[in-house]
Amino acid sequence: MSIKKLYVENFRNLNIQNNEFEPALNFILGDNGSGKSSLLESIFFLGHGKSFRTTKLENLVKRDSENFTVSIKDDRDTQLGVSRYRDGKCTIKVNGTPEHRLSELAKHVAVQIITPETFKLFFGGPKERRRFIDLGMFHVEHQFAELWREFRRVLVQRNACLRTGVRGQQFDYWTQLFVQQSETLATLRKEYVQQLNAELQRWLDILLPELSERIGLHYSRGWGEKHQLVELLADVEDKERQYGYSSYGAQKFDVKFHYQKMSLEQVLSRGQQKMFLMALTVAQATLIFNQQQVRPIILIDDIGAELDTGSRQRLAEAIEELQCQVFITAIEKSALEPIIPKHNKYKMFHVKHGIISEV
Ligand SMILES: Nc1ncnc2c1ncn2[C@@H]1O[C@H](COP(=O)(O)OP(=O)(O)OP(=O)(O)O)[C@@H](O)[C@H]1O
Repeated sequence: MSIKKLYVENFRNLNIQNNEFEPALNFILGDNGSGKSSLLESIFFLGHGKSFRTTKLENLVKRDSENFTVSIKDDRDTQLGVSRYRDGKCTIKVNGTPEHRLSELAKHVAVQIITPETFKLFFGGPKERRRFIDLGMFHVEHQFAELWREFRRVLVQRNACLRTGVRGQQFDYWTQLFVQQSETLATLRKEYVQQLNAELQRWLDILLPELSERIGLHYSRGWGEKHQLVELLADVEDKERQYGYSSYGAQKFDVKFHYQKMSLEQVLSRGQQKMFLMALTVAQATLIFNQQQVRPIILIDDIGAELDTGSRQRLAEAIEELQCQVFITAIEKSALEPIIPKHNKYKMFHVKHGIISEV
């Protein structure tokens, strides 16, 4: 799907009604504080049920308002909407039918974002890398959502046993399930990461050609390759009982990128890191698109930051090949010049005081 119409009410400073977006490429221009990032944030919220900038819901609701609403109509006329209230109440609708889980919305939209801060998060710790990979898994591997939900349930039970000193049959039961499910998830993730890596090389050739051949990936499944998880858990049981949680297993997986055996963030400049993340994001978007379930949406906040003209031209080349809807924000139109397509369609919008209008 691609967003045809977006309706936003009382989300930060935004009030948006009835704009028709382009299925491929949309540019959003505006001064500092006009509402560009908030516009991307509202779309992100619809896809993830949370913000990429804050964990505090009250920050998203417009000052002096009780709730915000974000809804979209896509190119197949599917309507998705969510309203969140200051007291935590949430209403979700898919084609007018109430739903209980925010994850229902995620079945219809696959939203990925790149901001000037993304690489700090991505290279900062495993959390963001895990979140990224599992978003792809969710859309590409159909059993994943169910397997992951079940695994989380088992993990919670096993951790509770570790914390409260439960031993014997009950603990062994949860550990056995935990091991089985960790192994299943690890195999699925490994296959997915291999696919992603192959696709990544293709996009690196376009976006970061001078480095592409030397960039590699290392997947760790959450426990050592040479170990059997069941034996490892038996060895560390006393320690895990002290910690009160499971220290190995599929929840601890990671994906690291390297350049000739050195970690990427130590070798690449900030602009190159951003281009690398663009390549990774579009690689994942391509895998999601190939499933023919949802058309991915890519949000790029503040394109001007850190990218030189050559990088922006290469990005334009990648966008022309992509089967995605893309939203790009910038403060100055000049930052967009190298990206504006010569042949393909696009739309340009201007945001001022939270109101958006087509240029
Ligand atoms: N809960 C809220 N209620 C009302 N206004 C808010 C709320 N939260 C943020 N704002 C305001 O919304 C405006 C839009 O912020 P946003 O971060 O979207 O701007 P931006 O156009 O991306 O700016 P920049 O180019 O500086 O990144 C800001 O002026 C901010 O003060």
